[in-house]
Amino acid sequence: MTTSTAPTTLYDKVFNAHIVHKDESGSYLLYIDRHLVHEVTSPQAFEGLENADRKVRRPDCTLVTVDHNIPTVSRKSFKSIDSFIDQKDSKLQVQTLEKNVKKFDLTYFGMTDARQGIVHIVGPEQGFTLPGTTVVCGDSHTSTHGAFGSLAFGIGTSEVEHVLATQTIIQKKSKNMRILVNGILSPEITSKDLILHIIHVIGTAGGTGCVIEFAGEAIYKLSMEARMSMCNMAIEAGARAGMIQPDQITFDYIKGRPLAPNGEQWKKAVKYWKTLKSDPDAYFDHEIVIEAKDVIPTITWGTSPQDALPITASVPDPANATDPIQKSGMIRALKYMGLKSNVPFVDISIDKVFIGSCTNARLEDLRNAAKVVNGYKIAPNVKLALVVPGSGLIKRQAEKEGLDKIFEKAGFTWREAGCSMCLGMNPDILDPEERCASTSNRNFEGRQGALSRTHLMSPAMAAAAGIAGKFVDIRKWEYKDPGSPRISVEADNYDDEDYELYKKVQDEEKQPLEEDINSKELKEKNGKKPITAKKKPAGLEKFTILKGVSAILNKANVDTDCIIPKQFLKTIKRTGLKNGLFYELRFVKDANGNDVPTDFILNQPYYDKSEILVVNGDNFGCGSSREHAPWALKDFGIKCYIAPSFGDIFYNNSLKNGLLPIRIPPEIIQNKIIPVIQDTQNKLVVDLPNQNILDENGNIIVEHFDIDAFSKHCLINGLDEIGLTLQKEKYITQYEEVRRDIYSFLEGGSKLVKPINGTKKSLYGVTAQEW
Ligand SMILES: CC(C)[C@H](C(=O)O)[C@@H](O)C(=O)O
Ligand code: SF4
Repeated sequence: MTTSTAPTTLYDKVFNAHIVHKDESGSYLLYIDRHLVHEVTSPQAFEGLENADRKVRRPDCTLVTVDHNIPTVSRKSFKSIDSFIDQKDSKLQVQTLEKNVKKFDLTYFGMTDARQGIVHIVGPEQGFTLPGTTVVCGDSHTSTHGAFGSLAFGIGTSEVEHVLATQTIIQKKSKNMRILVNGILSPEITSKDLILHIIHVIGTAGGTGCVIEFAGEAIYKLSMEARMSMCNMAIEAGARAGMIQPDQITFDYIKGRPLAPNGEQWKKAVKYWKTLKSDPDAYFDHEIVIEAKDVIPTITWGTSPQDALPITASVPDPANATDPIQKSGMIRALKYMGLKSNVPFVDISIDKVFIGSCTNARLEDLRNAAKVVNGYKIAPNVKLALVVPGSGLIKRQAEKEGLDKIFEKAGFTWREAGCSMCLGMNPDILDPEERCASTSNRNFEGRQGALSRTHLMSPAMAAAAGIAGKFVDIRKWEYKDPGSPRISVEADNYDDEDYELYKKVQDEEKQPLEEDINSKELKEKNGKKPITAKKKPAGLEKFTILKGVSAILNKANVDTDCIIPKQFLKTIKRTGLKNGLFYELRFVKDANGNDVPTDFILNQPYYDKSEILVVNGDNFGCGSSREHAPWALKDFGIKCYIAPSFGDIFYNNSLKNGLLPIRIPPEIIQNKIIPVIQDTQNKLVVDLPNQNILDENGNIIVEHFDIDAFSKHCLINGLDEIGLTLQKEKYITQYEEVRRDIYSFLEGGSKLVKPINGTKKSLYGVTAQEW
């Protein structure tokens, strides 16, 4: 905790308040107040803890739920995870999570708990997410929580393990970027349109290395739900985090939530939270100004969130692109999306609708969508319109308001909470070449299923597309019922009936919950080896000088979904991912559904032994936080990658696995590195101690590349970061003592979770707009 009188930004304030220790190398150890955990990115982290005989340091700062893998069909007949989840690998991840929750004594909202939901919806809903806190989760959309003025960012699995063991994280200071949105948004324009517009303006690499503060009149007028949608997609702009200063709308949203402070602690908290704003003269490294009036309903046409345009536009023409990488990217995207240039967006018909995800599955989103479909019927060409609420509590409240009936009457399908078709780790996927109007956040190739075609948009626009069968300018929509759907003012979300149901299912589930993942039966069922405690942290191979076959990848914005698609994430191990690496680029299916290798560079003889990847395009490894991406590269044999820029989380994840990502300006890659290896099969030599790159004859190609001193030290010595941090135990304990006093309102955390009937305050009876 440091204090300074110089003008500081909101980000600097929250960052400074969490410094446990600063190294001579300039890297910081930050205290983490809130850690959210889900089933996909945690099994290997818990396994690491177990192997090293470590404990979860602060179970009270940890909250767990299950969201990515679970089916969204009705849970009325739910008996156990074992019988309910068909997909074996999904089942194993959920069961592994439940075993870990039990073993490490963590608070968990499982499938029988109405509070279960998408991790980024559950945290704020419960009041676990609070202003001024540091929030992390093994998930890139942790940026969502920045809507409360918290510093919230996604981490990889190694960092999940680090946080579980030490309640801290090693961080470098990011740059400050402010996006000022002047004026107010026009009617029918939502924060989803605004964030898509912003990403189009700054690009998916626009926020790289920065924490973005969203500011300005248009932002301060947004509800908390709308602010969360904005910050949620800050990661799609490449930023480490997105933040909005907390204000009365924030406080009103939090007040009365189950895990929020109350009484004297509430007053103390609000007093502190009111100080959380950038000082008038604070310095921002980058400043972008957006005029709210310029934003009109926006949708995406391509395979990156930056491929966004106003609904009034037409499909763009690659002939107009000047940059060759951009042009080839556009051609590939249009081919993949099955679109012809110059066709007006409003003439494009769709096959399916998805209203859901951590971006847009909150009550406000469902109300907006319901208002659009009210009184209409789904278009005959629309095969499925799925509505998946973000949490069980949202679902219940929506049902109390009759939204489910409005949707169902219109032919939409009403589901249980989860991530669902946002990435389709559960059975909710698109068939190949189906076109979807989706409220989610990523339109990457294969995101919603193999060869799926995703168009991102607001809930109202997606709902309207379902009715019209094609994209619609929502400003022209004729509402059959101009009034909002009925909004409940009931004070209680939990009633006795809910509690009885909850208890009954919990009792029935006791058996599987207590079943040990190492049990003979489960081993046989899943064909997996038991986890054996090695009692020793896994060390890394040392990285010094690497001379290796070097392959060139001419592609910008290679996202981690492309490096390893979702179907390979359903593992509880870090190894064996080689076959999934660049799966969609390396394989096509033959008539019998078998994988046939393409001529992708890493399939070619000689290059199939590559150890270095030279990426000729920005933003390699953007998107999801899946550490499976570096694991897959490592499994394939790649040890180092060179690119103009990297996705932030991917960059960190690589270092934690002993892999070296090197940032080199594009002109040097194109003019100095590529000529050495192209058509010659020359190897590159990467010398980490000297921080330079040579050809195989020892001639220097790049005199110097940057890497921070701490990461270099860890790579060269193959060090286990958790072990290093635990040597700083004294600083962590000191911080915790001071924190208990100054930020006493953070104590208790997830351990304040009560049985389901314990909360008497409605979570949804009051919304920000009504205050
Ligand atoms: C599974 C998880 C690692 C991933 C993420 O980090 O974002 C997922 O939530 C996604 O949206 O792709
Ligand atoms: S982006 Fe999609 S998959 Fe990822 S956490 Fe959000 S809802 Fe789940």
